[in-house]
Amino acid sequence: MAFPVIDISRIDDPEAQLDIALKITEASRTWGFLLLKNHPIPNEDVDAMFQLGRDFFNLPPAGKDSWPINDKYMGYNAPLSDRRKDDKASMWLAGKPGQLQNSLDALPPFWHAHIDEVEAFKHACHALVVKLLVCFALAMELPDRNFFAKAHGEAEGDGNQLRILSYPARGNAPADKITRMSPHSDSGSVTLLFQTCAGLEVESPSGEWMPAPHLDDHILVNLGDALAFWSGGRLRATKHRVTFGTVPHDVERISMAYFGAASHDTVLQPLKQEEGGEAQVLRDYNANGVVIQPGVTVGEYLKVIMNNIYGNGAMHQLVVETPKAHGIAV
Ligand SMILES: O=C(O)CCC(=O)C(=O)O
Ligand SMILES: [Fe+2]
Repeated sequence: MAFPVIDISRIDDPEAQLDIALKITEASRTWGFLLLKNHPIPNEDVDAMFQLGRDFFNLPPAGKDSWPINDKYMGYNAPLSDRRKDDKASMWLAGKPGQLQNSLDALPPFWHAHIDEVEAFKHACHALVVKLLVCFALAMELPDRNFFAKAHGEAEGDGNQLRILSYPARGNAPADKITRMSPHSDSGSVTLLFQTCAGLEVESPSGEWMPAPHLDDHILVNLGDALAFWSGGRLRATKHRVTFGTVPHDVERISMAYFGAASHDTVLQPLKQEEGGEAQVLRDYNANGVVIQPGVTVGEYLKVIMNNIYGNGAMHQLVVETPKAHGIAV
C-alpha cells in the first residue's frame, strides 16, 4: 500500500470536496499519516518560520535556557530533556491567539519581536486543521459536518501548539542508547508536520518502521490519540520516531509541528457505531502508556501526557472521577 499523497487544491470546491474528504479519511484510517499536496499555506511563510527557528537555536545558551517549557506549553526544551533522553531541542509557542503576547516573560527575548509572525502562521495552520476536521465528518456522514470542527474554536484553543524542533549536528557518532525522538503517537487531534529534510519514521499499516517520504512543499499530516479515540477508531493515531539511523548525525535537522487540539473542556466519548464509530468498542485504548477512558476531557488527558514527558520521570495515569456523558461540551 503506497504512502498516501493527496492533492487538496480543490478542498473548498463543493464539487471536489467529498472526493478529497474520502481520500483523506481513508488514508487516516489505514496509515494515520498522509502528505498534503497543493495546500493553502504559502511556502515562503513556512520557510520564514524555519529561518526563525534556525536563528533561535543558534543562539548561545543564555538566550534560551532560562525559559524552559512551562505548564502552558510555552518555552524552550533543551537537548536530552524531552523524555529525559531525546537528543533534540525544541521551542514551544502554544495557546490561543493573544496568549504569546500576554506571556512574554515565559518566552526567550528572541521571540518578542516575532509574535505577530508566529500568530499569523498558527492562524493559517489552524484554518487548515479545521478544513481537515470537516473532511472527516463529511466522509463519516455525520449529520453535522462541523461535528469535530466546532470543538476546535481557535479562540478556545489552549491546546493548539506550534513546536519548532532542532536535531543538532553532532560531531561524533552517538552512543546506541541515545534517541532523537522516541517512538510515540501525538495526543491531540491533527498534527501538521513541516520538514526541511527526511528523517521521520512511521509505523506502516503492517506494523514495520519505514521512512516517511519527504516531498518539498508538502505537509505531512498525522492524527492524535484524542481524535482517534473520539472517532471510535475510525481514524488512527500512528506511532512515529526519529533515530540517529535516519538523520545524518553531522547536519542539523529542523522540523516544525502544529498540534491542533480540541478545546480543553471537550469530553471524549467514542462515536457509537450508528454515529460512524467502529463496531469494536474502544476498551483500554492505551496511548503512550496512558489508558484513555470515556468521559475524560481533552484538557485532563493532555495534562497527563505532558507531565509524563516533561515531569520528574514518574508515569501518571488518568483518573476520571465523574465521566461526562456527552460527545462535546462546548
Ligand atoms: O521532527 C519530526 O519530524 C517529528 C516531530 C514529532 O513527532 C513531534 O513533535 O511530535
Ligand atoms: Fe509526534
